[in-house]
Amino acid sequence: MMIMAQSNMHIILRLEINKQQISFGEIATSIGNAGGDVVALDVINEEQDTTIRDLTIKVNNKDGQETVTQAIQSLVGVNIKHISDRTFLVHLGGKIEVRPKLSIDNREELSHVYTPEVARICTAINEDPSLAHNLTIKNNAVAVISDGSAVLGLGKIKPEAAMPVMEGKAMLFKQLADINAYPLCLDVENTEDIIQIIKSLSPAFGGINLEDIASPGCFEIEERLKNELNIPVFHDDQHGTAIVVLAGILNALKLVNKDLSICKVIICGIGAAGISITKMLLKAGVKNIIGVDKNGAITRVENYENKMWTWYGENTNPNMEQGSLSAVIQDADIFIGVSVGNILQVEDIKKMAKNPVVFALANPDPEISPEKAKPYVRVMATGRSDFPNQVNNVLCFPGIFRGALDCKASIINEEMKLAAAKAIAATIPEDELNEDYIIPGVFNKSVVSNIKKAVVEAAHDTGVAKN
Ligand SMILES: NC(=O)c1ccc[n+]([C@@H]2O[C@H](COP(=O)([O-])OP(=O)(O)OC[C@H]3O[C@@H](n4cnc5c(N)ncnc54)[C@H](O)[C@@H]3O)[C@@H](O)[C@H]2O)c1
Ligand SMILES: O=C(O)C[C@H](O)C(=O)O
Ligand SMILES: [Mg+2]
Repeated sequence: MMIMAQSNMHIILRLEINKQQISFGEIATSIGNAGGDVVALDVINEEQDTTIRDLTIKVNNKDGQETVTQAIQSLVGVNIKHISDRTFLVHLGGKIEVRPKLSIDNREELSHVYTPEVARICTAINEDPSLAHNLTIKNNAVAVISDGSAVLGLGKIKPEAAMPVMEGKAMLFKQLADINAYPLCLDVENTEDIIQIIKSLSPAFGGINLEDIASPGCFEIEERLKNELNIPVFHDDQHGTAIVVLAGILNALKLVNKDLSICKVIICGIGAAGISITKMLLKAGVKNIIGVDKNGAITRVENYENKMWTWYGENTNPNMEQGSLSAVIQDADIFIGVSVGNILQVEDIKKMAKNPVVFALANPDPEISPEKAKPYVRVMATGRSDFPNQVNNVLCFPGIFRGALDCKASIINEEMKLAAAKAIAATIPEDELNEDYIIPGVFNKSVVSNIKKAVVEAAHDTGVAKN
């Protein structure tokens, strides 16, 4: 099993402390010396000679956890009764729930929401299905659907294992944009089956957010569903990511004073996210984009089985640069990684043009860690919430769906996506931009409302809004 480098893990240790033998101060000092940081302390039980306490300790990674526990184990008078990981604790029982909007306390109330009265609502919707938008949850419901085939940078994992990510997205839909989102992980592999299942589920939803579905299957799935359904279908890893990347790049370039049209851009990982980012950057005016995947740069002279790569070779890399990432990164202004963790070296960054901009967006481990890269880059971003400049599709999906649902848009089109990117970038006033603040934070309340406003406007301008 691969062990992922994690920074800032929190562990909770339950300690039984013999007060005659050791003071709490000595324990805290020992934890500090081992590289841990006690961030919370709960007294569980207090007796004459012993006390039981839960200590929440911040450690840098799994090794840090070992060092801290070993340091405590070596102390006389302390017994570790239990170790838990805060991340596991917050997942106990899942992260979301469904709640009724009204409470039913008597037969009369029951008869309105359920049999027999509910039948009148069913009949009305049967006669006019558009009423489902107002008389059911549909208009404020989004399905977050994955087949588990490209979950974060973990690759193909079991549908059950994809659920924590999808629950997380559902949680954020609700908290940030008050949208009811349902995590649905499908145990199917065949593209056609995935399409048919999603089509069958669609009557219950006002929108479909496809998530962590591997390329190239994701392109056909999204394209078919967009054509065959009349509700917005949005593959978050493609378009959500591309929108946030464009927003971040627009702001980063203001700092380094470069124009998109003269930048050499390397995109590493030509999958769902990489292809969509490329399309968006080409539309925004970038001329020199080079895509790099496992076998090096994508060019128009190669023959690819993946027809998206054929398209890619024909529409990018105007100077036909060939070779590995290390070779083609020479003189690049911008590196955007949407591949896998730890594949970019400091030596590669040193080859980039002056004031390099590096977006290492693979999750959970970026292509290069900010600690390593920062001394050599001007602007650094990752997809993670524990470093500055979080370029992550969470900045986009709540707002873009809020806008699309509010105006009952039939699709989310290119104009709506561009409007969302510009709205995210413009959330930061120019005089506040700096190297560690090129993208607004997830909890900046203006983000969702700015995106929503821009998206609704673009939907009306392009005639796809029904409201
Ligand atoms: N920060 C964000 O908001 C965000 C959004 C989407 C995706 N991502 C991350 O981007 C990565 C890709 O996601 P995706 O949905 O596009 O997946 P995907 O499976 O569609 O594409 C991944 C691509 O990376 C390529 N790749 C693998 N190893 C490589 C290597 N050593 N060098 C170059 N390319 C390599 C694969 O061949 C594939 O083409 C994941 O780590 C994901 O977590 C981040
Ligand atoms: O889930 C995330 O944090 C972002 C993105 O959707 C990803 O797949 O990495
Ligand atoms: Mg994803």
